[in-house]
Amino acid sequence: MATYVFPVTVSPLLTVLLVLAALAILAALGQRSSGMPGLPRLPVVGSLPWMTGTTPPHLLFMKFGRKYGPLFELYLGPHRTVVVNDHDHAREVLLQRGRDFAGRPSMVMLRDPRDLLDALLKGQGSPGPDGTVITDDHVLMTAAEAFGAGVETTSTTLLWVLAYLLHHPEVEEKAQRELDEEVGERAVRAADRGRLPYLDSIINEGMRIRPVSPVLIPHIAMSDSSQVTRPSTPNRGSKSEPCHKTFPDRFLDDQGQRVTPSCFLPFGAGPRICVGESLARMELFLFLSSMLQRMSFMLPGGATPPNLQGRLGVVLQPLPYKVAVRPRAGWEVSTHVN
Ligand code: HEM
Repeated sequence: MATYVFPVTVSPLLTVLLVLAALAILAALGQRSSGMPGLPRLPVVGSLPWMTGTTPPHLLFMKFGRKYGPLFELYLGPHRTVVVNDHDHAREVLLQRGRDFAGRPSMVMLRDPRDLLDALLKGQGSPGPDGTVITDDHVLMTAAEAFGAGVETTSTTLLWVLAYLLHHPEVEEKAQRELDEEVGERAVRAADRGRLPYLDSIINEGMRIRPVSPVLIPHIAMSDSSQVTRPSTPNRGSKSEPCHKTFPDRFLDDQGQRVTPSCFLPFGAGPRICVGESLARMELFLFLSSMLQRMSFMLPGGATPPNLQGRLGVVLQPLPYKVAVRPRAGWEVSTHVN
């Protein structure tokens, strides 16, 4: 039997036209129906083809916000995602309607450490369904894992604060003067926080300028499983309450007393607010105050100030930088016993 072969040559131009036509048809099929402004969408991949490139998500969302407005939608694959890009909407979603958006995506394994520890401690000693027993080691390991996220966030915040102090040596000196006047040579205590508003404002400013989690872990709507997320822009202020002062004075009033603008939500807000907030604030305060009481931080000769762009991994990390550390007068030899 003879076999006939029909050579088909498709020109590159025709290929491009075919691909474009296919994309146009798919885009028309996958049109958004909610009426909310947002990115185009294709079946299966959603809006991902419009989100390629090296720009990290929080900056990308801010860029889209300029085009689509403070509230817009995109599709991460099949998942409808509403991006809340300003403070006033963020407060509505997290606080006023917090319960409506209190779900978490199933792949986010975060649980309240208190519930987790309670469950583990209750089950300790008695064999589980598969015969294994929860030992002290299990409890310790699990607790360490649950608190791991807390360690990374807190230590990274301190690295950011230090990076900013290297850019603003006058802020470091002012914080040290406050420590000398209010605490002196004894060890700083948790109870001193109220007496050190300037130091506290530096910590707040560090969390505002470089939130370690610049895109909020998504919240899932209880009604239709849409997810809601928020880049860090709300910490930059809002139309109703602009954050206009400079490092770190926006957290102080004219008398130097602490103020917290309501546009500042570094730990989120509402039912899903960070459960580690008090612990994190206390750790940051005790670490930074004890360090600045004893040491001065400066740029080593010839070193350039730290890059403040950062790199987004699990958290937004500063790029490695060099810092010189000098003990303050009276702290050269560790003779202080507290
Ligand atoms: C500077 C330090 C920290 C910052 C900036 C921070 C920030 C945040 C933010 C923004 C959220 C999400 C809130 C939301 O979705 O509305 C969160 C959630 C959470 N954080 Fe933190 N956090 C810090 C430290 C800690 C520490 C020390 C712990 C534990 C000891 C912790 C445990 C958690 C947990 C378990 C959640 C999930 C809460 C939930 O899903 O209901 N965080 N944190």
